[in-house]
Amino acid sequence: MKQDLSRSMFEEAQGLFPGGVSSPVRAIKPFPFYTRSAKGSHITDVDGNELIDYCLGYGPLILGHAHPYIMEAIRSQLEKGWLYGTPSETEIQYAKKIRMYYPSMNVMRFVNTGTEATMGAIRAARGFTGRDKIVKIEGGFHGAHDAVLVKAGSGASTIGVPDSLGVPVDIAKNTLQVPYNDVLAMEEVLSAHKDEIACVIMEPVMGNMGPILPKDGYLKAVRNITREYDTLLIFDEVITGFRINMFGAQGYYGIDPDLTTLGKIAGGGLPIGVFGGRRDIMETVAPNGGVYQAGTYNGNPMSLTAGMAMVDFLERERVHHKVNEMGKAMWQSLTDVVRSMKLDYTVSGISSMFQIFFGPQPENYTDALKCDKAKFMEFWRHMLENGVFMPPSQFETNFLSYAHTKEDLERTVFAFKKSLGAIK
Ligand SMILES: Cc1ncc(COP(=O)(O)O)c(C=O)c1O
Ligand SMILES: N[C@H](C=O)CCC(=O)O
Repeated sequence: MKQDLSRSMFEEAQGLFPGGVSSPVRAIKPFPFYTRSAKGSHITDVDGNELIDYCLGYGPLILGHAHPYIMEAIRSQLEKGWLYGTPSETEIQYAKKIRMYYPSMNVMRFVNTGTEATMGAIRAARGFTGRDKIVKIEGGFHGAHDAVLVKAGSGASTIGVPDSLGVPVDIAKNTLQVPYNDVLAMEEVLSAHKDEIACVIMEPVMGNMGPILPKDGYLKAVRNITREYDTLLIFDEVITGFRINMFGAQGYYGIDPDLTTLGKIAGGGLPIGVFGGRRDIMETVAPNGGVYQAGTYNGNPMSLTAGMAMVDFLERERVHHKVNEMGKAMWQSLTDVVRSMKLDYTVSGISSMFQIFFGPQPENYTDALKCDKAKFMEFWRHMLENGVFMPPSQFETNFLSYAHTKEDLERTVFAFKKSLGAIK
């Protein structure tokens, strides 16, 4: 695969950006490919290589790249201006739509990223309860802010800094950690710190260490325990919201969190974050209450319009029906390959999300860390050589889109078999 232009661009970028990139997970070794354009399920690099894309901008593009319906919505909004600094009617329309699918988000605020959404939700939880400590799940990723950069998954684990430097000890000490899928550990931490814990924040389905699913009854138990200890439950649905289905993981598993965060798909591929929940908690957010949260670009008309167009299209075309069927087919085919080759690897998946683990099915972060990450990267390189772009880390999830075709899937399964064969 010819990559001369990408290689030289990365060399130049070294002098301009830390590690040559704008977000650490992109710093693929020895160099990442540079994208020239993307359309549908395919992404084309500056050297002219066309790849089937399962990264999809790390999840937002459930309709694929440059979908005409979203493009038209963005175009028509551009004509009307792209930043107002005032409220807009779209804000009201979109909030009502979101609340229809996420009734737990009774009152919400539009921000610009998932990071801002989880930061706002945690601050609201602390303001409401008057407590400082929070509990997060080991290997969970909730964006790049101080309170959650402790045992963080995603890029933080990929590059080996799950506990970021620069986070004051006094802040990190307020973030307690428990393993995913462990009810007892959750009960223990909440009882040991009774009346001290503002909230538990979790990805209901872990998406930032590959998809790892909740065991039967786990989420329900967490809901019950958090209620018992008067601790708020925040579901971070930045990945799973509008991805698993229209109703997110909370709808899928039938759990009512106190606060929810959305992002990614909710912005139609433009930057967005949303946090919201119980009215009494959200009443603490300024200007009604003393929890300050603000932003020049909050509720910006471009992201709201793109997001609302996305939700309209998902609803109208019953997109989840198709992508989730494809997800099932993909999971089945990849699992068949692994079994037919008698390999002790696992393909994990839910809806249109999937990942291969070079080891047994992980239940939590400790298990995920035991999988062979070096082998994963070797496999990843072979997939790229065979025309398939997956997110470049064991601690990420592959996403399918409405634009992926049967032919894409067949080519991917073929590449998968070839790549596993090459690294055996
Ligand atoms: C579950 C989850 N929460 C929060 C975030 C942060 O979102 P953003 O990258 O938009 O800041 C991410 C991804 O980065 C995520 O996967
Ligand atoms: N896993 C992250 C988002 O879900 C990846 C995005 C990034 O770190 O750039």
